[in-house]
Amino acid sequence: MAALCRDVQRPLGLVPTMGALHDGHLSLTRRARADSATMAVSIFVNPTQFGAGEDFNSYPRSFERDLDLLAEQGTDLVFAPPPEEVYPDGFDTWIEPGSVTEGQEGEARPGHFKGVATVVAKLFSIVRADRAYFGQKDGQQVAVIRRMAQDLNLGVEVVTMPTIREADGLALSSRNAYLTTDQRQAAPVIYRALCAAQELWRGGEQDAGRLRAAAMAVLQAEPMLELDADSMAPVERADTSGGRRVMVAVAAKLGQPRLIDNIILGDG
Ligand SMILES: Nc1ncnc2c1ncn2[C@@H]1O[C@H](COP(=O)(O)OP(=O)(O)OP(=O)(O)O)[C@@H](O)[C@H]1O
Ligand SMILES: CC(C)(CO)[C@@H](O)C(=O)[O-]
Ligand code: BAL
Repeated sequence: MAALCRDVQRPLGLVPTMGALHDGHLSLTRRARADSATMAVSIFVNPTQFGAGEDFNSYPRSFERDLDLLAEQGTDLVFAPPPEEVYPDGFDTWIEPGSVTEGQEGEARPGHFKGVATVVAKLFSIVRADRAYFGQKDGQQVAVIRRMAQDLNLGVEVVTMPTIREADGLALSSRNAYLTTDQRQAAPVIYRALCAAQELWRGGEQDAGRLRAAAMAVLQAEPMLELDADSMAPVERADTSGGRRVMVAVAAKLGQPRLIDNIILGDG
């Protein structure tokens, strides 16, 4: 693979995925296809980003269907390595992201972003990507990867794409497949909560506590939802131009599945 990717037409755009592809993934491949001379997609359910007791074994897998979808998208390269190729015997080097992992997923899933950062860095260098495409749905993940690419001079441009949603607002996610009919009906409450915060923001409210309370009120009205301690996290981040972005992020369990979503309120 490495030798192959040295000789391909550039730029090479990579879309890293864990498979079970849906329209959210395909929005990334479409953009990568349009931007790149060579478009590569990785499919790898990365064991090191799953904690003990998480859903690594039951994670949805639909490899043959994924390959058909990727062929329709005009994908040039599909990289789907077995785990022992990514983590051979003796593998012992890790990337440990810093303060960007505080709170949210980083807190709820200890070690998760160490696994994500390590595998993404490996994918970048195996595939020799010029650009890589990620979804805003995994908002903290994008922040981790951007920071890593910058801090480690990886030479890969990280492109973030908007969250693709169902008609009722639920963010597409492979884990939505776990939802029962009742849970699926309840799930759009997460997006409604984010919209409540956004509406307040558009009306001029900038206080994080009040934005959080508005969204929490919507979430708490849905009894099927189990909120994490850190379920509703307004996160302020300096952007690279020194400005300020506010992202409101929700993480909540609906039965077994843990769903995440977020909305960018705009530049403050
Ligand atoms: N609804 C979506 N809109 C845009 N991008 C998405 C969406 N869902 C996933 N992605 C992006 O696709 C890439 C691969 O994600 P992944 O394979 O984990 O899918 P997923 O649906 O997010 O799965 P999971 O249920 O594990 O969260 C990531 O960059 C992710 O942010
Ligand atoms: C970026 C990623 C492919 C790394 O395993 C995964 O975390 C995902 O699918 O979002
Ligand atoms: N989409 C993020 C990957 C994970 O939940 O492990």
